[in-house]
Amino acid sequence: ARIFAPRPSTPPSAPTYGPWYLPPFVRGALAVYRLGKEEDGFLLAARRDYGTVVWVPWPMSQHIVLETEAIRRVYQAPEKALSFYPIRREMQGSAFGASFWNDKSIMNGQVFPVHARGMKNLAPALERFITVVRARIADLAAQVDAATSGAVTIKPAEWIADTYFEASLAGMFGPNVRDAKGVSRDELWRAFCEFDKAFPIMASGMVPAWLLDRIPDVVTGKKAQGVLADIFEAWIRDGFEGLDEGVIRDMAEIPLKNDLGAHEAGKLLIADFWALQANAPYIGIQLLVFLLQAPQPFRDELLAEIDSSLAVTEDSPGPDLLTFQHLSSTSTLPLLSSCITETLRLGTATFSIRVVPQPFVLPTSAGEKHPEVVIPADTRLICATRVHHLNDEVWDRASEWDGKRFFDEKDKGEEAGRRSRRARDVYGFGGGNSRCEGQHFATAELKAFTSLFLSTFEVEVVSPVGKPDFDELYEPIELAGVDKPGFRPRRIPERVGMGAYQFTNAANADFELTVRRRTTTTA
Ligand code: HEM
Repeated sequence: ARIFAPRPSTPPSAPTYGPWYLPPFVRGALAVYRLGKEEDGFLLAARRDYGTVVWVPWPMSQHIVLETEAIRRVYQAPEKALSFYPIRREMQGSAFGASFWNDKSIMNGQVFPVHARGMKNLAPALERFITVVRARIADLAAQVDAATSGAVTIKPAEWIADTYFEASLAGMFGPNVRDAKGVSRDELWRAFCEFDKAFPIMASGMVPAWLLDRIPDVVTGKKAQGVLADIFEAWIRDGFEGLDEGVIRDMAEIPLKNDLGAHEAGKLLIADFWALQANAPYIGIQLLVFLLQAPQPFRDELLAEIDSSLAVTEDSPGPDLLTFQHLSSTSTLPLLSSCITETLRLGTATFSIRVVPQPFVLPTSAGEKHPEVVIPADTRLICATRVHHLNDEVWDRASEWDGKRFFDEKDKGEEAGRRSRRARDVYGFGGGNSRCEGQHFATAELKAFTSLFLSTFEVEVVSPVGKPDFDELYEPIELAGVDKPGFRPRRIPERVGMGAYQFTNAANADFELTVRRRTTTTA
């Protein structure tokens, strides 16, 4: 029997997406169509139908990893077992246009290590960020004071996004980056938006070069890429006016030292500029969307935490706690930290991509056909973190926003650190060797802005409930401790796996907050 028994033919491989009777490319195209149409629906159905991992044929040609334990294994794998560097280099060429993207000695040898080192010390950058935020808040406060009703209405997509944009630009690039080319704030913002819109298609690697140049959004995005490169080039030639030190200067120096010229240096900076702006403002807005609909006692507790952290009373000013070191730690402002992590859990969808150099074994979940599955060499895989974030077996009431999910409450008789430790299982910043290098700066930005904004103003959502186009503009959300359904502006469907959700233009145009001076203190 042993001699004639069929040998296990190939190692157990991942199932292929789609009905078996369709040719592979149709199955691949079907997956891409469904993913672009409704990301959550596609991913949850794929997990239900295929389990741990599914192979999606061309045009995607990727394995999608869908189960928590398998995602964890991918994130634990070292660079030589599952590589991210080739993808990071590729994106530098396909999305940001650097001509030296495939030069390993520059990219792996200089760009990556210099960047990683530089991102660890962003204290002066955060100081500049806070200066701009304070000025913008003072400006808004003056408008509030001048209003006869004592309140003004703002659109978060304009005022808050703009504040993050301006403040973080000044933070990382210094205050004068636009001056060398005489570019207005609106021109730079437009170039960012046009580039950002084309980014998912350019970076996906799914569309061949000849076709890319026929896609209108890409054509516009590439023009914007040129505009950005010119702005940064002019600023570099001008001697980095306004920026004495920091990771941005260190990055630009690399192409200069390698005789590649200021234009290539300008292109390299687009990567940092884009990463700086593409997520944090949108998480900042979503955080407020959730916070402002959370139960009142919860909001009072949060304000008390913010007040004591800022030491707002005039007679006890306290030490300055608005520093990078203080704010980037997840253990300071623990309730606000928990809210940020919870917003990352429900407000992001990330695809962490890896190249598989050698066959890679992933454990499957109980009940699947094989105990493990082998991802063959020379393929690619992506971790779909969104499915993990929505997994009810991992999170209690996974679809509910619970601001205290990662907050240790001493008097609740729970094991110390049980909740805050779980923050590590949230992959809003990606994971493993591709984890966001800006996560500490982003955390500090979010804490600084939210603390300063909420300690100055009483803020309320102008309720859109009952408007005729409500269902078109908003999607329902659930919040812990709130009986009625909440809402958030509807997200753009095409930004699949790109990190923070961004909202549709129509929703952005509708969504408003009322801002008035704070009259009471909860401290
Ligand atoms: C809340 C805000 C942010 C979110 C949600 C976020 C999310 C992400 C995600 C999901 C990735 C890819 C991870 C992966 O592939 O596994 C990433 C990469 C990156 N992020 Fe962030 N990010 C944020 C803010 C920032 C900021 C403010 C900066 C810059 C100061 C930044 C710099 C970067 C860089 C440089 C990378 C690329 C790292 C690499 O290629 O290895 N991010 N981010």
